[in-house]
Amino acid sequence: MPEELPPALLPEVASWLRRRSWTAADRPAAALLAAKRAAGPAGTVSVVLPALDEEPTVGEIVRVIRRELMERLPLVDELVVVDSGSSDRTAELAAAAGARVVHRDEVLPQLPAAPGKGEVLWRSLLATSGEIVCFIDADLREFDPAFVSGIVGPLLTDPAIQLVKAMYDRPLETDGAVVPAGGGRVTELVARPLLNLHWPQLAGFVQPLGGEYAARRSLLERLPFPTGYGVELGLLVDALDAVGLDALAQVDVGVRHHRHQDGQALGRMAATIYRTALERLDRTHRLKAEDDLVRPLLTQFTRDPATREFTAHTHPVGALERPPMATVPEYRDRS
Ligand SMILES: O=c1ccn([C@@H]2O[C@H](COP(=O)(O)OP(=O)(O)O[C@H]3O[C@H](CO)[C@@H](O)[C@H](O)[C@H]3O)[C@@H](O)[C@H]2O)c(=O)[nH]1
Ligand SMILES: O=C(O)[C@H](O)COP(=O)(O)O
Repeated sequence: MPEELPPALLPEVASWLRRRSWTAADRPAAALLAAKRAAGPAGTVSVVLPALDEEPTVGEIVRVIRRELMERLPLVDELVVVDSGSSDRTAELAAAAGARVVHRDEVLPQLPAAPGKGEVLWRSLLATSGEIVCFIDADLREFDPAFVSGIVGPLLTDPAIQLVKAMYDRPLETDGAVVPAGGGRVTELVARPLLNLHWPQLAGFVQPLGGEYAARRSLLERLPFPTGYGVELGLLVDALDAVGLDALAQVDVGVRHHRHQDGQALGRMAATIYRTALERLDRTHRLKAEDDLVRPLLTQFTRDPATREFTAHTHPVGALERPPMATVPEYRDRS
């Protein structure tokens, strides 16, 4: 009998991981600047921060991007905070730190805004003009400018790349307690399983739900945007269909610290993401759940402490079922 092989990544995903995963340090600042200048209009960069009540963090993120990526190294042409209906001083502090602040209702005012993050990302396309659009969450702490320069880098240096997601360690930091790789709970419990089973070509993304990604306007403008938290899963799946795996990439930018939502809020996020996936499965006729449409393997990632690289671990996803016990002869025959 042939020896049973351990479950493995799809060969095209293994190849993609080797060719389309980088670290921010792979592209030095001077090379990025030279590539931007050579690219002309195609190298213009808009950074967009969607923000709903992010008073504690938005100002510092804006200040760091302005100082490091607009003044010291002029990679970013436009920095816009799109206010998603904040009731705190988000808009005031973002403007004081040097961002252009746009309220979601000012963009396309004839269309009443839907609540949610995806809505403001969608509207941001109308409020910005860069050919490369870079989304950054406004609740990040200890913000590192490599979150922007790292993911914009491949778009500046390689015309074949269309969308780049950041990858990072995700500690879970609540009430002073830190669980080193405990963050990304919806990612691990909902999004990664859905993507692995139904869109196995996307199994190589370390942070498929991450809010830090950059893409060409020419791609974003032809994709639908789910208005809520389904936007990341929706864009990733639709970008795969639109441009293929090789036009997608990911860049390691270190560690991400952010404000964590509570379990019930994450439950609502998970439900939205699940619906977004169902909608796409239905639309592409993949809901029949025929065996060949579901790949029963799950790839998870850990950071290797020695090499500092993300390592993929692939596990079988079991779904063996036993029949009702009443149909088992030994059960029926027992006295
Ligand atoms: O109605 C909203 C909700 C959120 N945000 C902003 O969107 C960003 C991310 O929101 P957050 O609540 O911090 O999301 P997380 O709980 O961190 O969720 C993760 O997973 C989500 C689902 O994929 C992604 O949208 C997030 O970017 C990603 O960080 C922040 O700047 C928010 O202020 C809005 O602008 N409007
Ligand atoms: O991206 C996710 O999975 C959710 O936003 C939850 O993230 P957290 O567990 O780091 O809070």
